[in-house]
Amino acid sequence: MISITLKSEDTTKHFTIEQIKKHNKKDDFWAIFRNKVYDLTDFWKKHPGGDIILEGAGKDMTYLFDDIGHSLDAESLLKQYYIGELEKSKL
Ligand code: HEM
Repeated sequence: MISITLKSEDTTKHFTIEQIKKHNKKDDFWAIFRNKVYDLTDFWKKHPGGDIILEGAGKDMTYLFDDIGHSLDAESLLKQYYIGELEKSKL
């Protein structure tokens, strides 16, 4: 059975790296993970690994995250903080 969903508009937000870079503070903390953007302002204090997570503020934290060897549980925690997609560079 094939089901087709028609959407009148795509409401997904897209952010450029320049926009994301500005959210690099404890009380305004965004980060990129695998081309998706997350607002971790309400999460970082609960991070089991401590303040080190702040190193990812305003950046692509994919490498930092993978380097630690986080669990799949850690990755699925991210879903609730999703805010949009990284705008692909036009270069
Ligand atoms: C810059 C990015 C990050 C760094 C450098 C980092 C670092 C670490 C470190 C060093 C630990 C190990 C703590 C220990 O074993 O005592 C840890 C554990 C953990 N972190 Fe992160 N973290 C980052 C981002 C995140 C994010 C975005 C999430 C989820 C939203 C997350 C969730 C967890 C969880 C759940 C653990 C417990 C162990 C596990 O389930 O893998 N971390 N982190």
